[in-house]
Amino acid sequence: MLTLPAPAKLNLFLHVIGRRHDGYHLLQTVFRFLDFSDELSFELRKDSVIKLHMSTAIIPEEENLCVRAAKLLQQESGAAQGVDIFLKKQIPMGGGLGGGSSDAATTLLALNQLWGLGWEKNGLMKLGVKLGADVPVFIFGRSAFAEGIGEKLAPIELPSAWYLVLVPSVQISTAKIFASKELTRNTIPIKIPHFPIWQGHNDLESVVCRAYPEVANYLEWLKQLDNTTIVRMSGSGSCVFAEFATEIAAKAAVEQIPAGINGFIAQGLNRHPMCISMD
Ligand SMILES: C[C@](O)(CO)[C@H](O)COP(=O)(O)OP(=O)(O)OC[C@H]1O[C@@H](n2ccc(N)nc2=O)[C@H](O)[C@@H]1O
Ligand SMILES: Nc1ncnc2c1ncn2[C@@H]1O[C@H](COP(=O)(O)OP(=O)(O)OP(=O)(O)O)[C@@H](O)[C@H]1O
Repeated sequence: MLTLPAPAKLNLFLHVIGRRHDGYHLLQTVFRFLDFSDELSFELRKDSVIKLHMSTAIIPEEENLCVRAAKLLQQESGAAQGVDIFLKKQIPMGGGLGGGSSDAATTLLALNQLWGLGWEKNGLMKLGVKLGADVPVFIFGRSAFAEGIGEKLAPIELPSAWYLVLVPSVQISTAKIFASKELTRNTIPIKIPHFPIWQGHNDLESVVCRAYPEVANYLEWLKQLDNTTIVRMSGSGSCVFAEFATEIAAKAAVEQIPAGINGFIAQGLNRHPMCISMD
C-alpha cells in the first residue's frame, strides 16, 4: 500500500487577462501549496479494474477526478494493471483550494510509479491539463507563477508565511463564475519577477461576492484583523484567506473566529510534500 498526500493550493492573486477561442480564460496567477491535504492510498490489483473507496461517496465514482485520472493514464499508457484507491477528503470541495485537481495529480504520480510507466513529469503535466487547468501545478511540485490557462509554469520562491483560511458553507462552480457577464477579462498583464504579490487582486472575487454575500462577509471579517499581509479569495472561491508573516499572528487570528464560521490555519509551502520522492 502506497499512501501519499494531495495538498491544497491558494491563488495568491488571480488576474484574468483575456480569453481563448475555446472559451477558456487566460490568467496570470501565483500558486502556493499548503500543509493541509487530502490523503490517498493505492494498492495494486491483479485485474485491470480501477476502484475508488471512500467513507462517504461525495460524487459518483466515475466522476471522481482520481478515477478519471487513473483511467486516462491506463488508456494512454496501455497499462494492463488496475488499482484500489482509498481517498480521505479533508480539503473542502468547490472551495477554490484545488482539492480535486490535487487528488488527480497525486493519482497520476502514484500510478506512474506503481505501474512502472517511467513517464517524465512533462508528459504527466500534459495529460493532467486534460483533467483540469489546476492539475499541472500539483505535478510541477513547486510554488509557481502561472500563465496560459494556468498550465504555463515558472517556479518562484515565496517568503515563509502562514494562512488563516475561512470556509464558507457554499460550494462554487468554477465554470459558472468564469461564464459571468460581470467578469473583468482585461486586467493589464504584469511582469511577475518585479511584481509585489500584495498589489495583485483576484478578478473572480467581485463576481463571487455579488452572488454569495457570505463570501463577501468573510472577506470583510478578515480585513479587520491585525498583522495581515494579504486578504483575498482563492481561485473561484468560496474559500478566502489572510496571510501572516508569523505562526503566532495566524494563531492569534484563528482564536478570534466567531462561532459558526469554519476555518483553519496552514503553513505555506514552496514544495509539494511529495516533491522529494518526485525529483
Ligand atoms: C480558478 C482556478 O482554480 C485558478 O487556479 C482554475 O483556473 C480552475 O481550474 P480547474 O478547477 O482545474 O478548472 P477546469 O476543470 O479546467 O475548468 C472548469 C471550467 O472553468 C472554466 N475555466 C477554467 C480555467 C480557465 N483558465 N479558464 C476557464 O474559463 C471553463 O469554463 C472550464 O470548463
Ligand atoms: N476527488 C475530488 N475531490 C473534490 N472534488 C472532486 C473530486 N473529483 C471530482 N470532483 C468534482 O470537482 C468539483 C471541483 O472540485 P474542487 O474541490 O477541486 O474545487 P475547487 O477547489 O473549487 O477547484 P479549483 O480551485 O481547481 O477551481 C467538485 O465540486 C466535484 O464535483
